[in-house]
Amino acid sequence: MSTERKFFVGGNWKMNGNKASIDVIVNNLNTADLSPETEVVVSPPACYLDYTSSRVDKKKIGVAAQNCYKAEKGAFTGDISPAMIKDNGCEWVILGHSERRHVFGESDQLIGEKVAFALSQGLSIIPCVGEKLEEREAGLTEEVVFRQTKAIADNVKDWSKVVIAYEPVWAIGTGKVATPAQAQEIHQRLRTWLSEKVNPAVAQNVRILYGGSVNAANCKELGTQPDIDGFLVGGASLKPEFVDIINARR
Ligand SMILES: O=C[C@H](O)COP(=O)(O)O
Repeated sequence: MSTERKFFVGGNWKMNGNKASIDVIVNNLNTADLSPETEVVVSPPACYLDYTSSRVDKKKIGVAAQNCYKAEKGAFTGDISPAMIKDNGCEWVILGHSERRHVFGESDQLIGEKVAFALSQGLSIIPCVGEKLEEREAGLTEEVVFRQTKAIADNVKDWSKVVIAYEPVWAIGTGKVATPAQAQEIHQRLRTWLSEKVNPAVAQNVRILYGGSVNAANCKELGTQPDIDGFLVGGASLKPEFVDIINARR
């Protein structure tokens, strides 16, 4: 049952904000009445990891990088390592977000390698999967989601450090949220896939987040679905309504 899995809400700020706007968001979160039943993580741009992690109330809020590379250090211009993320006081990294896949061309294989390396370096990870509109319309949703998940799962040994995000690409930043039934259907099938291809205990315990146009108005109904264990929120995580999303199950 979903009640055994702690509700998890991540705020992916993407390439938005500056120190002044981060001050506003962080002050709001630090002083808000956040449900202790929800694990909260915010994800600022890489250049603000230290700024954010040194300001959030660490008792209530974790911090995630939005990406990292699969090497400890070296000639990888523009990238950051898991060690750098940890050195900035952060415990999490989002990997394989659809914008990494489809804007920057990251492959399943690269994302799998990043998954393995980030976990080996002690980070917890939020790997993302999700189909594009044309894939859904062609009836390929499950094939795409399972293929992406396999590339991730093949590289995970310790599932306690993994929170999966299902984000249909057609729902990201579009205002076109998946219906609770649409999201639940894929979450349930993904959990069944995990049960069959990994093992039933992992399927039972791993949290599967929904992402794509989640806001204060739609989060409660989505959050009641048995296989939706929280959200990965983009646009609304920059606004005060992020608190309502954190408290969706209250
Ligand atoms: O990581 C977050 C997702 O891409 C969702 O973004 P959105 O809430 O702006 O649609």
